[in-house]
Amino acid sequence: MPYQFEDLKKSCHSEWRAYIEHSFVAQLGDGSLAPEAFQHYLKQDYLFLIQFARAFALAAYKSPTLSDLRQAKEGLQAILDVELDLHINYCKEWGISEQELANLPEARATIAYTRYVLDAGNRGDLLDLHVALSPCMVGYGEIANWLNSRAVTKRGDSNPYDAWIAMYESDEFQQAMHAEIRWLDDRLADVSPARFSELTRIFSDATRLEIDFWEMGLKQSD
Ligand SMILES: Cc1ncc(C[n+]2csc(CCO)c2C)c(N)n1
Repeated sequence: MPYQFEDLKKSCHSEWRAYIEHSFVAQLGDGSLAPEAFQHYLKQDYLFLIQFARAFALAAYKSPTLSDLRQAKEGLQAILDVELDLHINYCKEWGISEQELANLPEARATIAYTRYVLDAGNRGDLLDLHVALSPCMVGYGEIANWLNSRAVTKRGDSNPYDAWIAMYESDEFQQAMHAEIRWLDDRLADVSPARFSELTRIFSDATRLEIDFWEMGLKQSD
């Protein structure tokens, strides 16, 4: 049986569920999350996005084919030209100025996660890097779908976090998520059991670091 992305999730099922169904996420869904926790998360996510732009630049460097190179360039461009601006505007709506974003210290959880991804890509190949990126690329789409499947999730004006959910349930985001899963499924089909086992380590590490990122938001830790 060829390996698939789904097998990476199965290899660390409880960590994956702990990430997708984290109390930060559940509280965001029912609207009970403390605004200070969300603001802390938004600020750190700005720093996270900058490091993720570097990870896409690394993906370009690690690309063996022109098509991979173009895909990495699209990812880098999307973050630099679209997502960072959206994030800056969204932060403004939450009372966080661009000036404040520019002067933020990185929380330890942000450093740990982003530098882990960059290191996994640096020491490995493009597949290692994509596997390290996949909890981010796939997880947030799954989170939006999980929230929408729950009766306690509030949508619309009664939930101050509605726009966040809307972003990750959008067709555009869901399509990008499926494109990433397809890319991984194609590559994973050819790997040996020993190689798959190496990749499960990277996937479960990145998933645990996503859990720590939610914890950092909830506890507003630095
Ligand atoms: C901690 C954290 N994890 C994942 C995402 C989601 N995300 C960040 S960059 C990117 C892909 C680039 O388009 C996606 C899906 C986030 N914002 N923050």
